[in-house]
Amino acid sequence: LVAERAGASVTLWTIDAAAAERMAESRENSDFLPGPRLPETIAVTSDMARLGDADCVLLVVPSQATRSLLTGIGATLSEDAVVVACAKGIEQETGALQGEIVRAALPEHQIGALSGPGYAAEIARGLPTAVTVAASEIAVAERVAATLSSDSFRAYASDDIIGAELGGSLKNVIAIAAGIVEGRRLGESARAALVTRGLAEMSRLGARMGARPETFMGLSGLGDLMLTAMSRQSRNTSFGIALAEGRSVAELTAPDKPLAEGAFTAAIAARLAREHGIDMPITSAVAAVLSGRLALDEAIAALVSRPLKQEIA
Ligand SMILES: NC(=O)c1ccc[n+]([C@@H]2O[C@H](COP(=O)([O-])OP(=O)(O)OC[C@H]3O[C@@H](n4cnc5c(N)ncnc54)[C@H](O)[C@@H]3O)[C@@H](O)[C@H]2O)c1
Ligand SMILES: O=P(O)(O)OC[C@H](O)CO
Repeated sequence: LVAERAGASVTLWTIDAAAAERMAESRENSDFLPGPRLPETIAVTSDMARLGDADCVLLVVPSQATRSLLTGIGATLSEDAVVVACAKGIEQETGALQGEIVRAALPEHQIGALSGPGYAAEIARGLPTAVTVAASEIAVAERVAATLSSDSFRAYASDDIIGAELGGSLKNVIAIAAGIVEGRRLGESARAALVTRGLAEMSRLGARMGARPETFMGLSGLGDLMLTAMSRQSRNTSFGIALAEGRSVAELTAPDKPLAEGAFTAAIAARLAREHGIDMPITSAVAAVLSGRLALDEAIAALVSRPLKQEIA
């Protein structure tokens, strides 16, 4: 819808052939985004060959599914196509960011990442939204930003793809922690403190992994963290609330449940932090709770009793 509003000729591909037929007929994505109408100008298909002449391909599947999606797609795409990773998550098994997964699968293509604050339901309604489009080459980011921008959707270009991707992925883990704070009724003050310290640990890891610290103050960092960790509309925050209310991780990550990317990123983010020698107490606590190594109340107690230190260290 974003690209269509920006004047692009759009093909919506899904792996589910039956869903493609339903959407083509009803002009609604009733399974994943019920309500907004898909204009007739958007072609809907489950045939990957139809993507062959696209000059910009947006990959919008759960982060853990990106690698399997890319198997076989290479032969389909034009070599001139920019491939844009939109999922917000780190691959559990490898620690790869989405852009790295794309680069490994499609080494000849130009690669970008789209990140930043925006709920699909609001964007689809045409409500004003601003995001970051990042690519190693700024000209590529600017090209994709121009392709997607319209009166209601503003894409800012960045050449810090690692920072944009890490911001989008790590904020989901902090949002789970924010949901826990809300679910346990620890108060708004505690949540503000948690989100601020969460941003500090996101930036620390980012800097060590080659991102620019200032990226974390932008749309794909602070912007998305504020949106996600401060509202119940977020699936990650809702996941944390449900966890705090006693629901189990297995239940909340079942395939039929809303996708909470932070639940799949927490453990690998904590591992990356250890490997890079970075202190990420909130992320590590969420990872320990999700794996069952730490009870929720113990995690909260450990976080509030950490040794005192300087705020900016
Ligand atoms: N929904 C939002 O508001 C929003 C906003 C910004 C970013 N994102 C990010 O976009 C990514 C996708 O989220 P979503 O909200 O669209 O999820 P979703 O669960 O609503 O939809 C997932 C889509 O991926 C498809 N899919 C699932 N597994 C697949 C596979 N193995 N191969 C091919 N297709 C597969 C499904 O058919 C579906 O079309 C996530 O990383 C999320 O963080 C979502
Ligand atoms: O509903 P969430 O928690 O997946 O958040 C969606 C987007 O990432 C918000 O920018």
